[in-house]
Amino acid sequence: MVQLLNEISSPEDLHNLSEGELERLASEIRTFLIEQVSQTGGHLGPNLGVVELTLALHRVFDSPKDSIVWDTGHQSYVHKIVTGRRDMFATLRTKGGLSGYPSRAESAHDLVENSHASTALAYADGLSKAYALRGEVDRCTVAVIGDGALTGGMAWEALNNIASAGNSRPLVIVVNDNGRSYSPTVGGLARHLSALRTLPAYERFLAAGKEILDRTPVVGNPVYGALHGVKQGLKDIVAPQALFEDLGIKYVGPVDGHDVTELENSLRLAKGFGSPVIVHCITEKGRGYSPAERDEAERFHAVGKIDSRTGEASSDGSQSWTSVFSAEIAEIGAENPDVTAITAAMQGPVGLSEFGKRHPDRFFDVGIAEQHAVTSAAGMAMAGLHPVVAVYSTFLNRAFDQLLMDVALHRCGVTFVLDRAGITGSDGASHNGMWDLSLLNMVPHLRVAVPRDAGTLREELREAVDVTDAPTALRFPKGPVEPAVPALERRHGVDVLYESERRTVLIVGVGAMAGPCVRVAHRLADDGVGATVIDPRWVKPVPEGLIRLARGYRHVVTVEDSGRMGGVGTAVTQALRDARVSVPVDVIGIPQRFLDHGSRGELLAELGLAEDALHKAVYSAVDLGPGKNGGFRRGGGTPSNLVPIADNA
Ligand SMILES: Cc1ncc(C[n+]2csc(CCOP(=O)(O)OP(=O)(O)O)c2C)c(N)n1
Ligand SMILES: CC(=O)[C@@H](O)[C@H](O)COP(=O)(O)O
Ligand SMILES: [Mg+2]
Repeated sequence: MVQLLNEISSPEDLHNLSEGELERLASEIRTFLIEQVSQTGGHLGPNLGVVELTLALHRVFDSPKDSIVWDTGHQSYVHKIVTGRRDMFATLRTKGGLSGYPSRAESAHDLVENSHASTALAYADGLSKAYALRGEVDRCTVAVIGDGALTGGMAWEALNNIASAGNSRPLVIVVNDNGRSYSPTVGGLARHLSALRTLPAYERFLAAGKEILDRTPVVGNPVYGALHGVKQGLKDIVAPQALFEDLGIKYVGPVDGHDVTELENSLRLAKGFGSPVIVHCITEKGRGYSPAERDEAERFHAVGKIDSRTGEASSDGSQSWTSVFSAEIAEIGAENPDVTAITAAMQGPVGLSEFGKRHPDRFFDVGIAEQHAVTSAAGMAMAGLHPVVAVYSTFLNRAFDQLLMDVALHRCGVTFVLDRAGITGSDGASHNGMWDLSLLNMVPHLRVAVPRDAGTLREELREAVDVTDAPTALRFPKGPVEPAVPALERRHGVDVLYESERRTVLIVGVGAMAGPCVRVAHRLADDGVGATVIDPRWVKPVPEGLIRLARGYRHVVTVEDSGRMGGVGTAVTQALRDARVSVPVDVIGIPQRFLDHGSRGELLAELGLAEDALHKAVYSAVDLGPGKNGGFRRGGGTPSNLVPIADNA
């Protein structure tokens, strides 16, 4: 039988399909997703859950005239398939290939590239207000937001405004409720939504609603009135429409999120209102793929390469930074009853599963609510506890003011553990944890450590948890932990990792960059350039030991997997200047720009942070002009083809 999927290259191709053909197409899309994403890795579970919903959306609304905003954007693969990008999926999340999130460069159907959750309703509020102000009353705005993203504060700020800003604008909020973020969604709202899903009355309501809708193909107010009547019965039990309707936003649902006909009827009804309305869809994350359906932990929310038949992940057995943190914080929790652990809906990914299992009463999942997480931690610290807030580096951006004014201003003993710091790569620009050190350097009283390997991660985490009169932070990258980098000695509080007799250049290797810097120093030694490599361990405040050491060198080069502007290099430059140590400093780090997706290794190489490039960069940075202090002339050429001059440094 001809694959319907091969006939779909734009939403228009969906319009003439029958109900049976739509069901067949949905099945083909699921097969396609499983085959493709098992090869590339990606958000398999979320996308398996929105197949019918996406088909219905593109049959009811006229994208891109109508705007469809995907909250977080990780569930937009089906949207990409039906908007002409099916044939690009072999390149999903690879450098130069298909992005794993909406991409304005890829399609006019894509609006929001930011992968940070809970933003869609605010975008939709702005879009719909603009269309109304410009008299474009036939342009509908649709926001698709998950139950997890709906736990984010921004979503409620937007709902508050959507409800109050006048209703003459077509705005459809589709709640994609699969009951999960990674793990089951938490909080009062989640209880509301899940209670409705499991109520016997809900089943009767669904049956009644479906029967009414089926008999009345053209939906409109009379049908809504009937639906509303049925729902009133639910209102007294517990139902989110009370929550939303009391806000002044109409509510349609709950709708079976895997029944295209029912979805279309509900969406057409909602579109017909011409004012803000919520369509509450009940979906299943991982639907149609038994390994995902059986995955009680995360329903295959984000997978690497897997065996498409079994769902088994291929693993090289390497230890990750996250797993080192996970084991150590669980131990610390056993030793220190004041230590609590907080996650924003990412218990597994940030390494708090073990802690949560061993210390359930001191583990808190606050939902996708980083701002709340941070200020709640401040409250815990004020009451004598020591909270550890574990979050991806990029998501702390969202809670900067809470860090600055709720934690640091009060010198609260809160420890922040920032995973996925630096270049993460495959998840695109908004997932790189490249702004953290620039932001953290601005925060008074905050102390920051950047471990270089498993041993220093354990050590610095314990040092951080021992600080009770100021906030502390640690940050480390995604993926396998760097091989152990032993210190020759700890001198004035910093670790000397490599030392040449000739004191030409002091290389400050920050965190995961320390190991590569040692390898570069060996290559520099082979070329006759004297280098010493240190790991400052704590980079904020800039350690006195670093300043003392720098006095003895002709040049300082700082190397960090974080922003050049405002990162460690900037702080070291400033600290040396303040200490009147007049030595030139070159800062090697990530330029302040939004990076296209690619692997961490590819992007580090592209940015000059891989070993070969570092070797060249130190050369071109270190001024070894002829007659001054030996070595190689500045810049130009590669080390091997420069004419060496006796290095008398
Ligand atoms: C501000 C922020 N915090 C955390 C994340 C990590 N994250 C990505 S998807 C996700 C779960 C989203 O759940 P939901 O909105 O219900 O979508 P679903 O995956 O269930 O379709 C989380 C926590 C994020 N993208 N943004
Ligand atoms: C969409 C989102 O924010 C997360 O699902 C993220 O993609 C996971 O990243 P990791 O794969 O690095 O855990
Ligand atoms: Mg969800």
